[in-house]
Amino acid sequence: MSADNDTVLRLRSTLTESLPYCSGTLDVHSRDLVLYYGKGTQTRRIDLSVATTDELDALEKACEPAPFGRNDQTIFDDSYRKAGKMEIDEFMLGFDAERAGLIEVIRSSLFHGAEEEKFVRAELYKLNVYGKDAFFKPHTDTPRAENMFGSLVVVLPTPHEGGALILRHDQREWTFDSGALLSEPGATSRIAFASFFSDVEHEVTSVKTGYRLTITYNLYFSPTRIGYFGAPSSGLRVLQPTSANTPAVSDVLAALLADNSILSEGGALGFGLQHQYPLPKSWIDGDSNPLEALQGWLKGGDAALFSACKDLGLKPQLYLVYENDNYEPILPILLKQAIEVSEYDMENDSVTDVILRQWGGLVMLYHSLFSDSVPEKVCDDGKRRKYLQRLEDTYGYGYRVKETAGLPSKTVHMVTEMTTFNELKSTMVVDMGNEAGLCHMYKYVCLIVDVGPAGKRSEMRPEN
Ligand SMILES: O=C(O)CCC(=O)C(=O)O
Ligand SMILES: [Fe+2]
Repeated sequence: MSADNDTVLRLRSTLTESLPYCSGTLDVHSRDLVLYYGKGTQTRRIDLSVATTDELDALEKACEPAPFGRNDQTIFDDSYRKAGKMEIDEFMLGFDAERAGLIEVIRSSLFHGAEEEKFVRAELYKLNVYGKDAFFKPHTDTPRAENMFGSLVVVLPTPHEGGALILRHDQREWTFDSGALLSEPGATSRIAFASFFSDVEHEVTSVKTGYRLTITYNLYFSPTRIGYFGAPSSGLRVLQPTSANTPAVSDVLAALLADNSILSEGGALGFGLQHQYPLPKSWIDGDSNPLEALQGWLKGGDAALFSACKDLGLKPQLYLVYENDNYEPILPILLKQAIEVSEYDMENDSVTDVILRQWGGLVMLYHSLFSDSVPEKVCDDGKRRKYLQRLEDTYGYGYRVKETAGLPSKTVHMVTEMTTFNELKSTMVVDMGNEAGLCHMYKYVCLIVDVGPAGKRSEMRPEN
């Protein structure tokens, strides 16, 4: 099969792209937009969803000039930063990024793989008012502690033009135009947010009209989980990273399927998941199937891919890929459900048989979508490379070894390889006389979608 490498690469990079920031909008409750502020006994109240110019003028006047940090110094220089600031003991806003589930969204958007296991704590830092002609020149935020890794800016829904946040990293540049996002119809109870790593340079362009009102948070790694607020169930739109954007993934996947040179006869496309999911390591027969629940909480590019497949009339299916590295041959086996493997089966080397015959497993005949070698980008971690190498060494490309003859199998054309991120390792202790030996059973999660022949992609073929 000759694949159009460009389309495949584009899909891979759209799915795996990780950006140093994330942004989006979130619909919030109207009471979250009520702001109280003041010093001493002088307190004022503004409903930010309907704030008048007079009210915002008064708020701006109650602020102090915002400084910025240069090395160890705090500097006031309105050729570098022109904005008002209020300390956290001078205001109280209904909205709280942690309680709203926004921190969870940011955590899972910014971190991938093993990093996703980190806990994140957000500390409210300042309220800032950017009135007409206010701006903040390019800078990076001063880390306030060793474990501080980034910042979060929440822009409240007061109309403004200009005041875009420009982010720069690795010679790339992105614009987060809160004024445009918040002026969309029906956006009065909406906040816009952008979160970025501390090494991302950023600036706020000059505000042309209106008021750009923000609260900022410092983000820290935390050794423990303090409370837990899951991602919001509705009203969230993650605009970046692109991989969290279903339309972008749909476009590239549609382009791939429109390419008649790719799987012209139809077949199965396979994708290793990009994120980590804490599936249980073992199951008791009769427990509900965790793969079904997983469909509902896929993250980022994985969620986008699942939805994109459905949007294109396809039926994506999550599979566990079982591998037992203790016995030869190491055959990857696909299963639509989690299963329980007994110690007896592991010990007796019959595990492959049991999975295939008792549980309806299919030997995964694994092809890369490229006929030539696996591109660098897909092999960017050592363990993954080892995994691929092992399959290749054992079977060669698109192996169809004699061991698989007569076994139920499925040929899968991998678009993104399986990663260590989606690997689950079960360790079973097997008694061998006095010695306890360890048996390893690896499980990966992958998404497989059967596609019809060129021109009729959503017409599924029966399983091969
Ligand atoms: O308001 C923004 O978008 C960014 C503000 C900022 O860079 C800062 O407070 O350090
Ligand atoms: Fe900043």
